[in-house]
Amino acid sequence: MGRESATTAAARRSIAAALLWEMAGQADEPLGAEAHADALSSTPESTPEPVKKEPVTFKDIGIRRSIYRALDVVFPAIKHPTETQQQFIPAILSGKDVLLKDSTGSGKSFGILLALLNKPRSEFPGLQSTITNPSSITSLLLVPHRDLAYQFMHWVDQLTAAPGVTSPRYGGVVAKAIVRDKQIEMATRISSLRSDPPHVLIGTPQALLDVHNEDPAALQLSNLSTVVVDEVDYLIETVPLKSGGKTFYKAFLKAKKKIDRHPSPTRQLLDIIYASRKNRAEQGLTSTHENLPQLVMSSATLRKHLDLFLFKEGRWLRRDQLVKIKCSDKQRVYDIGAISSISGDILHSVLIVAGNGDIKNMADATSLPLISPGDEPVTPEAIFDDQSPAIESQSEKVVDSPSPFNPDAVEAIATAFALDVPSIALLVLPASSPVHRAVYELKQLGVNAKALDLTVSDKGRLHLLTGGKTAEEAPTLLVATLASIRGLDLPSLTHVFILGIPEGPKVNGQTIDAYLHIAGRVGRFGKGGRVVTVVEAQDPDGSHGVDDEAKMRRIFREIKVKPVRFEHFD
Ligand SMILES: Nc1ncnc2c1ncn2[C@@H]1O[C@H](COP(=O)(O)OP(=O)(O)OP(=O)(O)O)[C@@H](O)[C@H]1O
Repeated sequence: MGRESATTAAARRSIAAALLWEMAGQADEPLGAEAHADALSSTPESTPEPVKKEPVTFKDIGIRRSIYRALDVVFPAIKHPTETQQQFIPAILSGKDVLLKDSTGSGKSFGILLALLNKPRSEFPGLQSTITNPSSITSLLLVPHRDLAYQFMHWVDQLTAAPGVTSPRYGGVVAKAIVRDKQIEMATRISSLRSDPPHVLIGTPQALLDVHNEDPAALQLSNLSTVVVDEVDYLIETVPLKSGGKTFYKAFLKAKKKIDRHPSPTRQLLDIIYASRKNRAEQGLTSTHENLPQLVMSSATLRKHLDLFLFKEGRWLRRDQLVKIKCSDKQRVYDIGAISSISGDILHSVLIVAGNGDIKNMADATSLPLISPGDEPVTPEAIFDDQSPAIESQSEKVVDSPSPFNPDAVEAIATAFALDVPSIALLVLPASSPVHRAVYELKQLGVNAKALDLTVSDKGRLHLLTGGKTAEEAPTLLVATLASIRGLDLPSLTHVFILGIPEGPKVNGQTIDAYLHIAGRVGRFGKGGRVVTVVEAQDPDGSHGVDDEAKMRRIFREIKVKPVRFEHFD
């Protein structure tokens, strides 16, 4: 059989995209029988053998030329939309509300940004208007912490500065980040938003709420065309609904009351933006002609209780305009034609420290050959030379107080780091642990430890976000808590260490989700990675017995992972 003509191939591609779209139940206008017939009539009459499916392109899913050209130039590895991007990008572009769940590193955040940049700067909320208004804020993107805001800004800067590409016509500033920052006066932030409002405003909910409380007009909430809540299960706190006895129900009510009394800044902002919809819903009225922005919510982990809350209480989403996307098959192959990339292999290990200085693997972990899971070692640049002196002096201050960390566990991490990490690793501490104290103690053990802070150094930020490979510095251990690493994409990371059961001491849905988010900092887009959790041994007599090893086994069972031995230890 001869080769397909270019026109037929293009027709086939758009049919594939349209069918995919329709299959997901998301088409504005379903591809009707007539359209199917037309589409089929443009394919060859007789096809003796199945024709290889052409990969879907960014153009097929509605991304503008200037943006996919910029992608080619600055992100040459990003050739085709991932499976999940193929579904949610057209949904966002068509103005639907979207509830998106897919595994860590599947391209949710990046794809959302492409969709927001793709939108015209519209004068009228909710409409795909072509009339641009350079002084309108089109989209509001809520993120859980400032480092994620900077990561988005970094992507925007790269895409809009792509050499040889005409940037899309936004008619003004493309994006701005608003985070809480003592260095920048509120008045300065507000005047910057008023004088040069961005097409996409990225911010942490509390910082945005601060601005709103000071000057409600500055955020142009009534002008927005899209609102995105990234890491939604972190930003909107809900209480698990679990069948249980009376005691559980009482605890549930108490926790719920507490959250309702002090709603998170995200809930407050959404209540302000969608007040009219919520009011109507509470009166049992349907909303027909409202000019409210579409709402997109996304995370790698969305539990049932959040889902219920969003519809029963939140009421910000439009049920009849909602596209739910859920692709959670972790080892899925992204079918991107000639290049198939498999989500990377992560090795999960647990080290158990005993009071006598013993460090051993968890029982029944599988043995693997001694190889580091990273690519070829990346030598980190001297990336933090301009680290702020304030941070160093904070580390000095901490010595006076007693350490909250188990010294054997800190030593186990330092040893594992020294033996296995070629360039950059991340240590995630339990919530509200003093990061600078951990940095100080690790430094005492000879580890080149730094508090993770993408705001400290331009050079460091650039290096971490691009995975640069130059110059020399000893391998670096970045230290953080879960609150500041959700959603971060640090391409040069090969190892993640976790101190203690994440969000412990109990193992519940929150613990499992926390483990998934932490582990998901490695193994992104076909890269390997290693996750090592360090826990304490049970008391020898078992009297004080919280068996963290058993808890880790339960987490692995839930996420269907087989732990492997960390071969440097017994
Ligand atoms: N279509 C694509 N092809 C190849 N790489 C991609 C594609 N889309 C995004 N990436 C890259 O994949 C990495 C992960 O993307 P991103 O941070 O958007 O994932 P995520 O699903 O939001 O992860 P998390 O749940 O951890 O926040 C980034 O380095 C990004 O540049």
